[in-house]
Amino acid sequence: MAPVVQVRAVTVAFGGLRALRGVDLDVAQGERLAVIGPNGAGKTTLFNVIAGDIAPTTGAVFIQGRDCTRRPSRSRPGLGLARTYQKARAFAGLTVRENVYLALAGHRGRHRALWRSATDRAMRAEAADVAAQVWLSEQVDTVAGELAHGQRRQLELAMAIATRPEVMLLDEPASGLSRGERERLVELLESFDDRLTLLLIEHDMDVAFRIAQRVVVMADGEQVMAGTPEQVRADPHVHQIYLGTEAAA
Ligand SMILES: Nc1ncnc2c1ncn2[C@@H]1O[C@H](COP(=O)(O)OP(=O)(O)OP(=O)(O)O)[C@@H](O)[C@H]1O
Repeated sequence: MAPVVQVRAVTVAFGGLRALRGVDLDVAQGERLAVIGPNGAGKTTLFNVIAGDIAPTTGAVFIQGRDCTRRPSRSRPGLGLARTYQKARAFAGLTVRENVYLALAGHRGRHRALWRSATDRAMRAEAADVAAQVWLSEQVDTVAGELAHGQRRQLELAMAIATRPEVMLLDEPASGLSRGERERLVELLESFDDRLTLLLIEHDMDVAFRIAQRVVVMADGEQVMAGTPEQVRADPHVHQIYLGTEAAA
């Protein structure tokens, strides 16, 4: 089967700085892939290119086999790709259900039909359903601003799931979470349908290695190595990149 995401020889230059230097990446359907690497390695830039938030300087990006190198981020939900961001995007003054409802409505472009009570009722029920998929059933009527940090992350996942994606890009899903919240997040991501492709950037190695089947290590805008979590964990070069000394392995 063709990869769901293909990145081909992508470079990104910001003025004189080359944030990506010829990156190639294939992601298979249902794969759980973590991209790790030190600060400034180019991880977020790679995500931005895949998500259409920035166009590469050279190279190409294919999603579901379609060339979307120059297509903007708004084209991505239609291609089955959703993204979460490091910064929360939920409306703090709206409930979990209302935030998910807006994500559903935005995806379907049905704003004009919402006055119909049948549509409204069905979408309110569906919003609660999506909230349940991220274990927020008890918080469905809680405003986002009152959620615990980990629950907010769950809500962001729900808002991405509302677009019925086949591929989700998760930008540091565990950052700022407590140990218990990270544990819950890992369990939640593991509970997702096997067919859903997950591509995540994660600084927390424990989280990255537990979720991912394959880990790509980046440094200085390039892929340094890729392998199973075990292979990456055992690689002295990876230790060198992170800790600056091979002896630290
Ligand atoms: N919009 C921009 N304009 C100029 N330089 C940028 C821009 N975005 C990123 N960079 C630079 O590109 C390089 C790669 O940044 P990027 O954010 O992709 O790295 P990262 O691996 O995600 O790092 P971190 O783990 O700190 O988020 C860095 O040197 C960064 O300063």
